[in-house]
Amino acid sequence: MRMTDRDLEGWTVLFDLDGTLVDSAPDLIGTLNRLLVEEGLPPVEMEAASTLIGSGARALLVHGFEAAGADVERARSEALFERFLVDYAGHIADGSRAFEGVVDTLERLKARGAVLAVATNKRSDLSELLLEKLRLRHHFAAVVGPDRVSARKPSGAHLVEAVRTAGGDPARAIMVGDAAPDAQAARDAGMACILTTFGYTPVPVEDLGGDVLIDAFEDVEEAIDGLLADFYVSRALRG
Ligand SMILES: O=C(O)COP(=O)(O)O
Ligand SMILES: [Mg+2]
Repeated sequence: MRMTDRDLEGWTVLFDLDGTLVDSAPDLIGTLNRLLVEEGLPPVEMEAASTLIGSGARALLVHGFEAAGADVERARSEALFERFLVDYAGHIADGSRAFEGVVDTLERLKARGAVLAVATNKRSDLSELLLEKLRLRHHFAAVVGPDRVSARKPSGAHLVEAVRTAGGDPARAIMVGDAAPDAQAARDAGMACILTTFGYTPVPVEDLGGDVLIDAFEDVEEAIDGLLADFYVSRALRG
């Protein structure tokens, strides 16, 4: 039985947070829209604005404000960014939920011996808070935001350092994400990359160069099995 095989022993699976583990757009865009309205600007539409998620809160804020017609200086104001962080922390799990199948899939991967970690461009304290509120924190050996690495995604350093923080080997790690920073970081780090088709990206996910696309979170396990089969076959061929 695979559940007791522990055939993923020695492997680390890294997960992006927003758009991969958690559908967090309702609260991120909720905060953005509260600030826009407070500033006398029109709110942005959820579906379109969610494609701005994936490069961190500041990028979302700046691009969201610019999309609503704010000038660059206003959009980049430090005071506005502080207000964003405070508002978001107070509403971080109002409407955000884990995607369907997340808990069961993480449990199965751990039962097979994999070490799990989060590599996200959301600040580490906010990532920990969100995962705690959704009762997901205990699944991960490490939660690594941009403030805990030498360079954030799309740099491969984010993924390599996240794997090391989790106690794993970067040569035996797989990235699961939803957007360009995830795919680029995986390429940069020399890791295989699985991409969700239900996350947030302004570019069609098919064009991001992921190794496998998945339409449901539970398909992560089958995708990992396929990537590992390729890994061991190519290693055997190399002799
Ligand atoms: O943009 C963010 O705040 C974080 O996004 P990520 O979890 O997809 O890296
Ligand atoms: Mg993401």
